[in-house]
Amino acid sequence: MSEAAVTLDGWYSLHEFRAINWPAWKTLSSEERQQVLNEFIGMLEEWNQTEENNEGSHALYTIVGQKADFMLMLLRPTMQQLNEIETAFNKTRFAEYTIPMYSYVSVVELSNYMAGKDGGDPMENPEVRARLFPKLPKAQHVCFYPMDKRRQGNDNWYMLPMEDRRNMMRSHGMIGRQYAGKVKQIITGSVGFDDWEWGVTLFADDVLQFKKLVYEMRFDEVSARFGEFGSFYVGNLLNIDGIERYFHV
Ligand code: VOV
Repeated sequence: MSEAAVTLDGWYSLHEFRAINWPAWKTLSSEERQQVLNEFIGMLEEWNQTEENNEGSHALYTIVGQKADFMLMLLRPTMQQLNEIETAFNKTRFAEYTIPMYSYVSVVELSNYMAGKDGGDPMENPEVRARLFPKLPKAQHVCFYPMDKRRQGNDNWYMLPMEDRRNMMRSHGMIGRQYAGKVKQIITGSVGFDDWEWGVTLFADDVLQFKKLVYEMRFDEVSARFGEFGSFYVGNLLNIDGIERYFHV
């Protein structure tokens, strides 16, 4: 048996993709629409407070294309809390005008491929903590996709010795580092939680950097030989200030 990677796990994560039921939305009077939006905005303001208290984080993006109209990414310390806010959202009047399109359950994950050898408790390291319990950036754009590492014939990631995997992950990390300041990645592990092994969530102010980074990684061995990918979702930041304009009909 090859040596399993050891993971550090942080906040639990829910990516929630919804479409808007525009025909139903249009049947409301403008006063009713305002009330419904105010309720949603109130919920977002509560979540902002949670974020200020470092007890979780969230992001709201509109999604381009037919896969969904918006994505909520929610991070919370426990799976119970994640489920509670999901249910609270579902009970709002606003949710009645949305249609669930896709969801993804995972946990923020760091693997030990690049772990330092200082021997200290990584959970006491502020840099590690900032990555495991991140404040999601308010970047202009988001890109989300789930992925697996292949398990076929000679291309079975899980049968490779640790040293080989570590070398490939080093090369992966070197490419990623060239995008420092342009793309921020949050890798969430979903083995045992959802249909793929990881969720990849990328944030950037320049949307084209997603294409450049993902394309460059396609030529790197770990993605070229072992990467299998699900559907891609790309979108634009939706601030509280932009909500009324977005939902105006
Ligand atoms: C934005 C840049 C960027 C950077 C700097 C970066 C660096 C790193 C490092 C140093 C490490 C290993 C240690 C750790 O931190 O866990 C990882 C880990 C991982 N990555 Fe990564 N990655 C990036 C970006 C980045 C992208 C764009 C993708 C999608 C791949 C693609 O082809 O579409 C990805 C995937 C992953 C995954 C699935 C893992 C876990 C793999 C496992 O087997 O455990 N990643 N990643």
